[in-house]
Amino acid sequence: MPEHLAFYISNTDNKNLLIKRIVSKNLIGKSADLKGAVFSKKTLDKFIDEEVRHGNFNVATTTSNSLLHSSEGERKKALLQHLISKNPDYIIVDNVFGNLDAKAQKDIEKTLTRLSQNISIIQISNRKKDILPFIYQPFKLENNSPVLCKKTEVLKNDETKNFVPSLPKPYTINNNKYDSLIKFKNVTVSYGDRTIVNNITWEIKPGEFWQLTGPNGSGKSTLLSLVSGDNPKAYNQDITLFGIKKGSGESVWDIKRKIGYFSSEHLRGFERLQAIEKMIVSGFYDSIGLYKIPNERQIALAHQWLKLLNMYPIKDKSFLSLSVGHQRLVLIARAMVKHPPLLILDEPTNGLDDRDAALFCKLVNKIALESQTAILYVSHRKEESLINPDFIFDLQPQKTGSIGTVHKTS
Ligand SMILES: Nc1ncnc2c1ncn2[C@@H]1O[C@H](COP(=O)(O)OP(=O)(O)OP(=O)(O)O)[C@@H](O)[C@H]1O
Repeated sequence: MPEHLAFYISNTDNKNLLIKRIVSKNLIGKSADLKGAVFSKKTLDKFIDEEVRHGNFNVATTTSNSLLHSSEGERKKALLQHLISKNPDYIIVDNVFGNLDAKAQKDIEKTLTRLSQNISIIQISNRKKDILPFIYQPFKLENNSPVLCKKTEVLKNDETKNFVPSLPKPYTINNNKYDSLIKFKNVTVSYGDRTIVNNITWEIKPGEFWQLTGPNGSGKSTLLSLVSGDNPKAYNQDITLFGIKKGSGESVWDIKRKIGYFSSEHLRGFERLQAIEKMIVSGFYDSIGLYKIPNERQIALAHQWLKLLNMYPIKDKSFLSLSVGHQRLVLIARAMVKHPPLLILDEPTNGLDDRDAALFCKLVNKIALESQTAILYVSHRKEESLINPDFIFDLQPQKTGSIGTVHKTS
């Protein structure tokens, strides 16, 4: 019977080094002849890069779309099947359940359980709940070396001092009083002859907290792209954003300015060596770097945000020196300095460890309770630390495209 291992890691552990050491066999002592496969975001990005640069479509998806044009969940399912088809002797699976809906998680768990009869599974996870049931004794890392981790041990959020002050006030009092931020009336989107979402009617009003749910490929990102201004399919539809009918001459930038957008998938633009304070101040200008001289009030507000995050003493440190979890808190503060009418959070805790996910949710709760900003939260993961949203918009796929249903939660 093959041996299986799990590493329960935190966001401050060096995951790339861990994977390198496993692959080079000097951590778990596998024979050099064994053939391994790595299921990770990095591997997925490499295959997408191959498609885009060289036209090599090596990974088949269930929809026959390229990986580039597939949803996050579709990509992960396709990658796992592809790696398994190469008959590896062992497989390293990193964050295997992130971005997957409940059914896909169950399916992948079943696939890996079946596979575990014949090949070694080495799991890397930063969420304790995700550890595969057939792996009884996970390891954690201490100084980059594996030590046994108690089954009950969960990274606890001990940063009780965080988020004690009230939320900083907006820079300007927003005189634009919208009756409604987003209004979709009978919106239908198709790619080729495939209808993705069908007859969607949905309204988000100021200050509301919404969660958008639905299985992989049901059209959540498609709906978000209609809102954030990037999808040409938004034209010729009955969509009203911030009181202005789509297609009536509004500029995409006008729309974008009113939205704070955070996605765990789109951090690449922020890989500049920028001080934490400057990152937050740049939120006043809708630019990634800081190219303008901020005024005193903007700096004072940025300092209030830094104090709220407990990062004032390290404000001059590079943003890149922060852990992934703390980087996300800074990006939320950056998106929130202007108190935009709408904050979109797309799978925001994906890739965070238990402690950082709890911290992140605590900040989202504070924004939901103390600001007039409406929140649209998209996630497959049920976070225990997150307060209940006011409403859920649930997309359920049908043959003729997904339909949406509104649920009021309280
Ligand atoms: N440009 C495109 N061309 C063709 N099909 C597309 C394109 N973009 C998305 N799709 C398809 O539309 C469907 C909906 O995708 P979308 O990304 O909106 O789903 P999702 O609900 O966000 O999924 P996930 O939870 O997996 O991220 C998917 O089946 C996807 O393959």
